Amino acid sequence: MVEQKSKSEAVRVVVRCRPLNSKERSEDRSTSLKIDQTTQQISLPGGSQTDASLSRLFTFDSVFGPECGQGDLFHSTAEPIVDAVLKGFNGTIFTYGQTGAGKTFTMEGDSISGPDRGIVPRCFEQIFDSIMHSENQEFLVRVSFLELYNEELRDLLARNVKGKLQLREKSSGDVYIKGLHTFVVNSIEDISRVLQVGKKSRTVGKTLMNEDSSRSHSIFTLTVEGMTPKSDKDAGHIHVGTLNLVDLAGSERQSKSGTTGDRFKEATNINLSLSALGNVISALSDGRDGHVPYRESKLTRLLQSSLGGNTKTVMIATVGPADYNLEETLSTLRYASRAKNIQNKPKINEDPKDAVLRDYQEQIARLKAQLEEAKSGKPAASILGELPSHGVQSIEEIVEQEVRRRLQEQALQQELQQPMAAVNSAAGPRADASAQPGTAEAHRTPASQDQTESRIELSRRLAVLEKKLLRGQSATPAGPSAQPEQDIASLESQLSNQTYEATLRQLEEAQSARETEERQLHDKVMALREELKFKEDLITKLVPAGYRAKMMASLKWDEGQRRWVQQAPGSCLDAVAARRKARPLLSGLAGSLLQSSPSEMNALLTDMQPEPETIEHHQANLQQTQAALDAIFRIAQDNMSSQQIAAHHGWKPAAQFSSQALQLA
Ligand SMILES: Nc1ncnc2c1ncn2[C@@H]1O[C@H](COP(=O)(O)OP(=O)(O)OP(=O)(O)O)[C@@H](O)[C@H]1O
Repeated sequence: MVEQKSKSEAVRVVVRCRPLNSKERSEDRSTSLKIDQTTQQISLPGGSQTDASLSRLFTFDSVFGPECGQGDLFHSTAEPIVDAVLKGFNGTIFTYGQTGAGKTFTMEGDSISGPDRGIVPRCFEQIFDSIMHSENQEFLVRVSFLELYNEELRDLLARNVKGKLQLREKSSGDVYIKGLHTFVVNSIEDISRVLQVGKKSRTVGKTLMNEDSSRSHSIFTLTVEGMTPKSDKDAGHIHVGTLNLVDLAGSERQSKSGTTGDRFKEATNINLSLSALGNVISALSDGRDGHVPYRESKLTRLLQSSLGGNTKTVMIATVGPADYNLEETLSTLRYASRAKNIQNKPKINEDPKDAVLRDYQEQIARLKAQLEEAKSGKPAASILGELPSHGVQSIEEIVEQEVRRRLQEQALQQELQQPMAAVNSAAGPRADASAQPGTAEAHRTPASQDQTESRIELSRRLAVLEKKLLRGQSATPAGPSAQPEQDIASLESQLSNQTYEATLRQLEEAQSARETEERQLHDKVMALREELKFKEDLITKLVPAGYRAKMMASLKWDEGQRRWVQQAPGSCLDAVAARRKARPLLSGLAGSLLQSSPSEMNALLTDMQPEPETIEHHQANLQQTQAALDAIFRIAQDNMSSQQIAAHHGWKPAAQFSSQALQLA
């Protein structure tokens, strides 16, 4: 990668105050927050004008009041960042604020296309608009979407959203997420669809402060690779800009948001990660080159390059206007005010080694050359090699596999039909006009059919790859595959439409089968847990503690036999491991006890006394307890509690035979 000289620039911090919402209006909430757009200041009542630490007057890069529209906010905050990303800088736009203060409204807006659309859809528009109006440049746009929920990373575009992803670090120190899906998009419609799919999977929930509260932090990432073509003066360069659109979950007071259960756990995790973010901001803003605690949480790891790194960053702090939230507003403003002091060193990422665009272009050049060869009648043996994988997936690739499979099927069918055609032609001229002597069809040999198929396959691949690359309006149209032969083009589109729908159907079916499987597994786990709990209750209530400990100490797990064996006298087991592993045996013991009368129980306990005689004797004991284990399963299925069973047998709990058991010690 070409090293750029980079100068420091501060993180831009703006504040947006939303209007009073309908609930606040109906409760007649007052507001004393003052916003001055000429001085970019915001003030809260109270505080001290002389003591800066108690001041309630804050100055930011910009402040926006309740009347500020989504468009104005976008032009002033996000537009410059998107411009920079198109030139190869990294950019991050993130919202921070109390729950219900308007973070999601600011990022996404109320709709994807209306006047209240937020920063995210407007960024899409700006990116594709700029690409279309660029001159002689080629672009490749990829997206990913993830959420950080309860300190777990989830891929919002994966089939199994609940699968946990791992953070990894490159040797350069850059953080990345292993296995995160990335999709190539080539229109606003494409990218909006991806956003909608991801949004459906994002974790939201109702709290007293917000009907639709985001319970996770989310990051929508666009990677824009652009290529300036070679010229007499320039060798041509690839620049790669990454735009992170971050919607943080809201800071909240649990007493106010009324969270309990899952919501409470979420709130605790949200507040922990936001406080870790606060610690990073504090460490960076005090200007000293001390330790920055990025590793305190996954959120701070993810935002590492955006805060104190090589990214152009804007933070949008959102606040509510009502006085009953003044304390939270004050805390948001203090948090945001500290972030103003963070210095980043943005630089253009030029010619990185892992640019996908360069690879695509090399493939396109190779395919074009192969297509030329195929046209000139040379055998196209090399064309069916696999496309290199970049870890980038797209629906086109799924379609591509399907198209290839169908082409192979068609070729096979044609091959099977050939002997019949040969018989027909030997019998005389065919009625089918397309196969009249002298027509191309009649002269088509298996070899020329192969070549036609190769050409179709090459053209199709070329079209798939070229479709991924975007060009400005004034750029020259692509080579041969941009004007494919008519028959190939129509076959292509016909196959693509059919296979696209078929593939989608298959994906949906697979997804639903998987969900059923997951549900069944979950039910099974729950049933097993119940059973285990039942057995544990039995053991605790019926088997004396002293006896349990004694048994555990004298048994050993044999991995080869996969069962418990009486260990030779004198050897000793690790007490903790033994306790864990002895559970199945103790369950069996409890089962035996349940099946026996009190006198039989005592006999059984005596029998199982770990005396140093024959190992066979103890193995017989184990078999006996194993049989009893089966019995306990039956009892568990009948859903009887341990007390019910004891009552059924007329027993008193463990105390009755504890004296016998303790003799074993
Ligand atoms: N500037 C605004 N103008 C009009 N309505 C707004 C504005 N900001 C927020 N709202 C409305 O307020 C409500 C709460 O906003 P939003 O969901 O964006 O809050 P949030 O900060 O993302 O909350 P959480 O952290 O709980 O997810 C929504 O109904 C939203 O439409």
